[in-house]
Amino acid sequence: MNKIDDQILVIFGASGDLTARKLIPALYHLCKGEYLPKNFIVLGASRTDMTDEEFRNRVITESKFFKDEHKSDKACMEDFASKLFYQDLGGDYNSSYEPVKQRLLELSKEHDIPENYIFYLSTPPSIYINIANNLSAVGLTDQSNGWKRLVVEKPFGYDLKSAKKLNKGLLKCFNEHQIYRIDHYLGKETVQNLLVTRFSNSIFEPLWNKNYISHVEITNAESEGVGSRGGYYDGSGAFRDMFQNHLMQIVSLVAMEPPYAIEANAIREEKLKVLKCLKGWTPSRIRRNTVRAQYAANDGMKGYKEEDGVPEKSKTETYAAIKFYFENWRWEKVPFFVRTAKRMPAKVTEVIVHFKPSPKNLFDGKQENNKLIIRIQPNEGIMLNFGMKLPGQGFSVENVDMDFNYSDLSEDDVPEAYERLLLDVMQGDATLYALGAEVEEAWAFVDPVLEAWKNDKDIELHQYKAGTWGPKAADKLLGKFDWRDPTEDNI
Ligand SMILES: NC(=O)C1=CN([C@@H]2O[C@H](COP(=O)(O)OP(=O)(O)OC[C@H]3O[C@@H](n4cnc5c(N)ncnc54)[C@H](OP(=O)(O)O)[C@@H]3O)[C@@H](O)[C@H]2O)C=CC1
Ligand SMILES: O=C1O[C@H](COP(=O)(O)O)[C@@H](O)[C@H](O)[C@H]1O
Repeated sequence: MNKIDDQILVIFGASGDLTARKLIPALYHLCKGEYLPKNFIVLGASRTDMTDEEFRNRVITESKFFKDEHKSDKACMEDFASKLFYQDLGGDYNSSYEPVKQRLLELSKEHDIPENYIFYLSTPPSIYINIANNLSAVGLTDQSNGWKRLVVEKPFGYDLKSAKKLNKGLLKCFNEHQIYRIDHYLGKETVQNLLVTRFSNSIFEPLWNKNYISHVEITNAESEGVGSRGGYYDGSGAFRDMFQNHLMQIVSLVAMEPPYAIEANAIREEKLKVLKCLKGWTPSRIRRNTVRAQYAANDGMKGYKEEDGVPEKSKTETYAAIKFYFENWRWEKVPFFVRTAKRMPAKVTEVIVHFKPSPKNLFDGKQENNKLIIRIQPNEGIMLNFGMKLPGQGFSVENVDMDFNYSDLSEDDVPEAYERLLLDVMQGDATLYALGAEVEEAWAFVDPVLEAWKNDKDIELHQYKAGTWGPKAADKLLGKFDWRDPTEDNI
C-alpha cells in the first residue's frame, strides 16, 4: 500500500444516517486495521448543535453498529474516538465557512497535519453546489498548502440536465481530478474482480465478444421493500436509484475494452467509451424493451403504496427490467438484459455471461449453453457451467458447475465497499470513482426511458406480488431466453 499523507476528512451532513451507518464504521475498520495515516482527523460538520463529545457519543456510543460488534475492543475504540471532532455550521449550510476554516487550521496545527483536506458531501444533493461555493469563498479549495479533494455521494443528479448543472457547479470550485463521485458498487470486491477475471485470464478475453457470447444477463434483487425510505424512493424509483448508477457501472465493466493500465484515467476512459456505444432509443424500442412494475401486498408484506411516505396513487416503479444493445465491434447484436427490484425472493446481485452453443450438437439431448456466473453478492464468487459426459453407455451430457467462492481466497473478511473507497480517496486514487462525463453519459441513456415511462400511455406500470421474481411481462422481454433463478444454487 502507498504511504498515505496525513490529512483531515471533513464530513458535511455528519449528523445523518450515512455517516453513522456507513462512514464511521468503515473508518473504524480502517483505524483498527492500521490503514489510517499517523495523523488523521475526522471533522464532522452539520447544522445540529453538538460538541465533539456529543458527536462521538452519537456515532459511537449510541451506534447500533458499535453496540453489536465492537464492545470488546476498548483500546481501539478509544484511539478511534480521539480522532473525531465536530464543527457546528450554525443555522444553515449557507453561512460563511470561516469558522470551519479556522477550526481546520487549528486542528492542522495542533495535530501536525498539512492542509490536506477531503470534503465529503453527505447531505441532501440539493445543497452540494452551495457547499462547494462556500468552501471556495473562504479559500478552502486552495491547494497551495496541501491538496483538497471533494467526495460527492449519489444521487449525482436527477436527470441529464441536473447532472450537467451539478458537474458545472462543482467544476467552478474544484478540478475534475479533485472530484470523487462515489458509487459504492465499485467498492465491492467482486465488482473489482470483474476487471481481474476479464483481463488476467487469457481463457476468457478471447471469447468475450459477439462471436461467442449469446447474451448477458444482470440481476440485482433485494428482498427488502423501501422500508423507512419511502419519501426519498418515491421521487426516484428503481431505474434512477439502482440502474443509472450502480448497474450502469457494472455493465460498463463487463462491456468495456481492455484499459492500457489499471489506473484511474485508463479505466474510466474505457468505461466512458463503451457507454458512448450504447444504442439509442426510439419510442417503440422503449415500449418493446423496457418493463416497469410495482410490488403489491403479499404474504404479510405491504404493497409499495402502503409503505410509509409513499403516496396512495404513486406510479413509481420498484422493479425495472431492460433489454439494450451496444453498437460496436465487440457487442454488435448481443442483447444485454438487466433487472433490478425491491421485494424479490432474495437479496442477490449477479452477472451471467451466456455463451453461444457449439456449432453442432453431436450428443444426445438438448445442448445447454455454457454460462459464466459472477456472483457479486452475497457469497461472492464465480461459477462456470459446462457440459460433461454422464458415466456409462452412450453420450449423454449433463451440465455441471465448477465454482469458486471468494471467501476461500483469504481468511480476511471481504472489506465493506466504503472502506475501500475511503482508503482510495485518502490515497488520491480515483480508479473506483466515476468521471463526470460517465455519469452524464449514463443519464443520457436513462433519460428517454424515464421520460417515456412518465408520458407514454401505452407503457403499463405492472404489478408483482411482493416476494416474487417480478411481472410476466419481464419474462417476455427475454424472448427465447429465460431469467436465471439465482436461488437455484448457492455458489
Ligand atoms: N443513507 C444511505 O444509506 C445512503 C445515502 N446516500 C446519500 O448520502 C447523502 C446523505 O444521506 P443520509 O445521511 O441518509 O441523509 P440524511 O437525510 O440523514 O441527511 C444528512 C444530514 O444532512 C442534513 N440535512 C438534511 N436535510 C437537509 C436540508 N434540507 N438542508 C440542509 N441540510 C440538511 C442533516 O444534518 P443537519 O440538520 O445537522 O445539518 C442530516 O443529518 C444523500 O445524498 C444520500 O442520497 C447514498 C447511498 C446510501
Ligand atoms: O444505493 C442504493 O443501494 C442499496 C443497495 O445496496 P447494496 O450494497 O445493499 O446492494 C439500495 O437498497 C438503495 O435503495 C440504493 O439507494
